[in-house]
Amino acid sequence: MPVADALTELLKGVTLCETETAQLADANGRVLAQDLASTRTQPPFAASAMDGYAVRAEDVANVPATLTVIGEAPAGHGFEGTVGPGQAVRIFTGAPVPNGADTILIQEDAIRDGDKVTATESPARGLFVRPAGLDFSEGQILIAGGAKLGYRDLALAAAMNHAELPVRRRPVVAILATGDELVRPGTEPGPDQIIASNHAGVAALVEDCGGTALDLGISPDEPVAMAGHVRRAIEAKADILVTLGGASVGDHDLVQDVLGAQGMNLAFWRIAMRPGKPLMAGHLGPMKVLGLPGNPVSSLVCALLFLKPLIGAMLGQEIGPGVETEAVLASPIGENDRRQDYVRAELGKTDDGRLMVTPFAKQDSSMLALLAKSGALIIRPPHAKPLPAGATVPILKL
Ligand SMILES: Nc1nc2c(c(=O)[nH]1)N[C@H]1C(S)=C(S)[C@@H](COP(=O)(O)OP(=O)(O)OC[C@H]3O[C@@H](n4cnc5c(N)ncnc54)[C@H](O)[C@@H]3O)O[C@H]1N2
Ligand code: MOO
Repeated sequence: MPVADALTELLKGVTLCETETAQLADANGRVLAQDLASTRTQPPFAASAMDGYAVRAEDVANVPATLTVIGEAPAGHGFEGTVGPGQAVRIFTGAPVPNGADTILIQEDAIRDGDKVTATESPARGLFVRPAGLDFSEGQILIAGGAKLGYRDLALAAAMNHAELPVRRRPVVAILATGDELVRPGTEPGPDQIIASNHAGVAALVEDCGGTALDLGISPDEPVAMAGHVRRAIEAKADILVTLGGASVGDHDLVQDVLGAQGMNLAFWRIAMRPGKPLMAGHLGPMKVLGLPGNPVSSLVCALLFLKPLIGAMLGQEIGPGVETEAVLASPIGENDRRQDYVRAELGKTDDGRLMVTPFAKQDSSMLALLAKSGALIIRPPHAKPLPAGATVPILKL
């Protein structure tokens, strides 16, 4: 099954997470559940953009021109009266421009003497006046539903006077590592054991995508124990169960059998992708199941390509794995077989500033250090022809 078809299959029947309310202070990184309209106009009044004097443009058309200062308007305290011919109001940035005035004379271009001010420059009409609604107007939709809220959105939402926001519940992603050889980080492994690494990476990706990671620990390669771990995911009402390892064809690769016995409907198993051939997907009741291959690079690349869009879909977002673009090959690359290949590569720039990729000579799917060093994955479609240095290739930036 091609990668694109597998993704389409995985996203079938996804249910959106419900809407809940988040306080502004807790909304960073959350996904907005519906379009957000402003409850007010900003600025709500014509405001001064500078410290100086509110004047009538015609009064300072010919300079020097001396005006009478009839009052003061600091921010938060408008001047109640009207600026008439030959008059000015001392004004500060953010204050409402008083009636009658249409222009701000900045204080650098004015000489003050008691209640008189003399303009030494002639500002154009409307200069340094921010008209009401310059930024936005009441009722205007400023943030679209499905947006992942960042610092700029939160400032804007605050300016719109929303103290709380409708956001999607974070999907809960239960993560279960499998394998007798695995121990948790920080533990002394036995003679034939290694440290379980995939969990840490997948959990971080889940959090980055706006989900909540639920650690189900490590199951031994033993069906009864593994079934118990799976039941914990069901009891926790996880939206997604991610299993790590045990997805291939070995005698101790039990994940699919255990999930099948629990009633999982299999969507697909094995895809035309490298790394990630034994990827498995299905659903167990309402819970989506994604079986990631155990090899660490396979786990993480599959999580990026499949888990990220799946979490996005539950949050109402149509998102891909990341930034897909093109780069120039720094060294030749060989012919590809029938699996779509995601080649780990260093990312740099050519002398003329174009993106450039250098594929690593070793591509073993156990090599986490190389993945961490990679700036991009070169995407090699099935049966792609060999390419010389200088050719352009599609890449996924990491
Ligand atoms: N005869 C065949 N053997 C294999 C095939 C195949 O088609 N025929 N596929 C290979 C490919 S490709 C992959 S990828 C792996 C994936 O197999 P599993 O998903 O069953 O993974 P495991 O066997 O459990 O583990 C593989 C490897 O990764 C290490 N591992 C597992 N989990 C973790 C973890 N949480 N953290 C760190 N490392 C982990 C494990 O110790 C193994 O070294 O199968 C090939 N075999
Ligand atoms: O697909 Mo496996 O992930 O090649 O190592």
